[in-house]
Order: sequence, then structure tokens, then C-alpha cells
Amino acid sequence: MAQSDPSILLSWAQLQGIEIHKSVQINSTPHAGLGIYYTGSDTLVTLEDAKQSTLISVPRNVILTAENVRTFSLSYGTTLRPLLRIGEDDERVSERATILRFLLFSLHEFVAPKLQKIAKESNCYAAYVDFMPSPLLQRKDDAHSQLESSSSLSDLPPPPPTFWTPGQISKAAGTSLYSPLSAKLRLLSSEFEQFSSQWREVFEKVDGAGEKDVEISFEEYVRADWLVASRVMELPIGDELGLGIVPLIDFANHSTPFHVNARYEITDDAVKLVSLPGQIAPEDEVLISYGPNKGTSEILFTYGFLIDSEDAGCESVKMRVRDGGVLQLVYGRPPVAEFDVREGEVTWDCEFLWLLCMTEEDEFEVSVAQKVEGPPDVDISIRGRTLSGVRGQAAVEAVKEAYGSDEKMKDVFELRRVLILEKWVSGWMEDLARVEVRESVEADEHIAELEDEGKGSWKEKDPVDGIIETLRQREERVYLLVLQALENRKKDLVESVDVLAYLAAQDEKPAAEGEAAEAVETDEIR
Ligand SMILES: C[S@@+](CC[C@H](N)C(=O)[O-])C[C@H]1O[C@@H](n2cnc3c(N)ncnc32)[C@H](O)[C@@H]1O
Repeated sequence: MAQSDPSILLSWAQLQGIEIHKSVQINSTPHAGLGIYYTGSDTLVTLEDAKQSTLISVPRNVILTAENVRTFSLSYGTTLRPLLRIGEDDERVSERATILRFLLFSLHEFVAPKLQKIAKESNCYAAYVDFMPSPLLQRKDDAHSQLESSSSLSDLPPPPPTFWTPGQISKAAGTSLYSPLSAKLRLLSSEFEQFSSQWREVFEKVDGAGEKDVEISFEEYVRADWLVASRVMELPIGDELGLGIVPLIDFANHSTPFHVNARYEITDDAVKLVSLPGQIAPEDEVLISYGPNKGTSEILFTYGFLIDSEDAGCESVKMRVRDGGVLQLVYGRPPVAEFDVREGEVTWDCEFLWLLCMTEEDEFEVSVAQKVEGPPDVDISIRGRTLSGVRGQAAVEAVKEAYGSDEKMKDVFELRRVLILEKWVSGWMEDLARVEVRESVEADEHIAELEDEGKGSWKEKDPVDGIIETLRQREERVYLLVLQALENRKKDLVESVDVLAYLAAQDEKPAAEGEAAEAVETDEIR
């Protein structure tokens, strides 16, 4: 872990042929761990139309891609190949798994001299992976040194969500983080079960291997998974998109658009970190964006920190919709409802609602033909025309094309979508309110007050609780704005001539005013 002088990392990088701007350094950052710094004595100015300054350029052959890892492992004789499942075509592992397995091998503390030699001395990545962060170890080490310095444990960056305890995870119930996090941990634990026995099988054949060599812990596995997830980027590899960890550039931290001063540039030969038009002053940290469209809990899930949404000027929630019906059939995996708040204005992207706002009366039907093997065939019937095997966004487009131009029903369809969404968002609000984390945070605050008043010494506050509570409050705020916007839209729609005509024709009570408008339920308008 990041314990040594970061200048070693730069020397390692230069040895690998990585080109580094003379004023670039790696240093500790308040953002957690290490970061890239510009340390020149003059401000680095990059103009819009001028060639941008390259800060770091990493040749393709140094990038940790599955292909490079496989090629590289050939120089290890036969030890590493079985772990990467090389030469076993029917057991070939994914790109992500290849990189993850290589990291685990490079990071594991082997005892047997032969393994130690391969993993550390002959491994040209050993010096680099040594600087990769280790949230749990970091916390243990820091906690130890803090016992001596008696500063607060809650000042430390909290561990990323895959490191949270079951108790901490359960407090995230109701937030958009909860279900992807639970699913991820289920996946990791089933992967680990298979992987740990493969690991044992591979290394117990090595001369002199002991129990420490053949045992791999779940903690190590979760750490390697987090390292891959938080450092990997998508790269064109040949004609396809692949994955790779780009050494050194992977030390760039994230910031909001206002502070971002660099970006990646991918060429046929290298991946570069280049400055953006503007200025980088001496001692500035070089900051990139991990993705402008990522939601708050997505960033938390993958990288382990909460973005400063005020600074970012936006807040977004991405919630996976589990309807167990039409959406499940058409999408396979439930789709994601996206909500964005920018400068107080809320917008959403829930196009898949088109699949739910049609009824048999509109000559719309989704049916399933169960096959003996494999996933069922899904047929979508639109006004007598049957589309077979059209899934996901393509199905939504087909429905929009067929019904979107129906001027008379336009408002009715929209009202149905608004009502469904309103029901969902209200449900999610209730889920958010249900969990007891708030009580525990309030209890913590109460304890802090008692401590301030000198009425005893209490256990440290759990920083994860604070993160979850902030996420909960932010998501609640977004949903509230969505509900307000839906309410306004609903008011307009129930007064629309076409909706009133439709309801009259359905022999329903016209829902034109006040209370009546409130009473329109999804099923009624359907
Ligand atoms: C690609 S790495 C960046 C280098 C990292 N700081 C290190 O020491 O290895 C991504 C990780 O850096 C940390 N990080 C990046 N940007 C951050 C930010 N704005 N706030 C807090 N932590 C951040 C998070 O731990 C994240 O998972």
C-alpha cells in the first residue's frame, strides 16, 4: 500500500517508458490517497486553439489490459498461466477477471520463495501496485497511529461501500445504492467461492508453498475488485472497446466541472493525460472528471466518495425499476429511471414508461413464448403488427413510433406515464423514510453534544452513517422536486381537452378540478 516515497513511482514509470512532464509529481491529496500535482514555478497556460500540454503519456504496452497481462504472464513460466486460465479455451475468464487475478497475484503476500520471487522481484508492476490504496488496511494503520496521536477516527475517508459491514449496508436500504450494492456483494461472494479454490489448486502445486500462499481472503478479493472498478477505463483495443488500467494516470482524482483541468486522450500508441484549455497554477492538483453523467450513488458505489453536488451544480439519482412484469421481459435486466436536478430544475429520463402506458384497448400487448431452453421469446404486438425479439430501447422506440403521433391520445398516454411515475417515486420516498439510520445519526449527534458538555467519553461516530444519511437526504430532495413537477404536469393534463374527452367516452367522472384530479389513479386512466 501507499507507504513509500511517491517519487519511487515516478522513477518506476520512467523505467517503463512512461513520459512525464518535468513539473508533474505524485503526492498525497486531501481527496484520499495519492494524486497528480503540477509543481512548475510558472502557471501552465493552455489555450483553446493551441496544442494542449501532455502531462503524462503511457505507451499501450504498459497498460494493464487483459491482453498485456496474458502476454506478460508467459514470461513467468507455468506458474501464473493456470490462474489466468490461459490455454484453457473453455474456461477463458473475462477481461475484468484477468486484470483482477493479476492484481491479486501481485498484491498477495507470498511466503514461499519461488512465489515471492515471481510476484515481487520478476513482476515489473510490483513497484506500481505497491502504491495502490487499501481502504481497510489504511484504516487499521491509521487507527493505530491515531491512537497515539489521539485525533479522531472519523476524520479518515470512509471505506468504499463494498467494504461496508452488513449492518452499515442495511442502513442504505431505500437509497438507489442499496440494491446494486447487495447484488454486487452476492456476485463477489459467489465468484470468490469458485476463485479461492482455483487459487488453492494452482499454488499448492508450487514447491515450498505453505498455507499462507494457498489461502486468499475475501477481503483481498474485494479490494482487488474495487481497485479494478475504480481505476479501469474503457479503451479501443483493435476494433473493439476493451478495459485497461493506465498506470500513473490512474492516480488522477475526480472533481466537479468547475475544477477539472485535465482529460484523457487516447491515441493508437498511448493514453495521455493532457491539460484542458485554461490554467494550472503551481501546486495545483491535476483533476479529471470520472464521468459527467454519473449519479451520486454511482460515484459512491464505484469510487467510494460523495461528490460535492453544490459545487457540481447538479444532483442526479438513478434508480433501477423493478416491476417484475413487462419491463423485466422486454429489458431482461430492469431499466434505470434517471432524475437530474440542475439549478433547481428537475428533468427525468424514463422513456421505458412508454411500454407501460399502453393497454389492450390500444391494441398493445406483450406476450411470452416459453422455450424449452434459454430465455423466453418476447413478442410485442402493436395494432395487429407483431414484433418478435425486439428488446430494450428498440422496443421503446417502436412503441413511440406507433403511438407517439396519435394526437388525440397524446395527453392521455402522458398522463398515464405521469401517474405511474408518481406512484413509483412516492413509493421510493416512503422507502427512504422508513430506515432507522436517521435515528442513529441523531443519536450520534446527541452523544456528540454530551461529549461537548464533558458528560463522558463515547465511541467514535461511524463516518459511513454520515455518508448514508447525506445520500438519503439528497435523494429525498430530488424525489420531492420530481413529485412537485409531476403534480404540476398532472394538473395541466387532467384539464386537457383530449383527456376530458377520453374520460367522458370511458363513462368516467371527468377529473377536471381540484379533488377529482387527485383521485385519478393509474388503473382508472388506463
Ligand atoms: C483512480 S483512483 C485515484 C487515485 C487515488 N487517490 C489513489 O491514491 O490511488 C480513484 C480513487 O481516488 C479517490 N478519489 C478520487 N477523487 C476523489 C474525490 N474527489 N474525493 C474523494 N476521493 C477521491 C477515491 O478513493 C477513488 O476510488
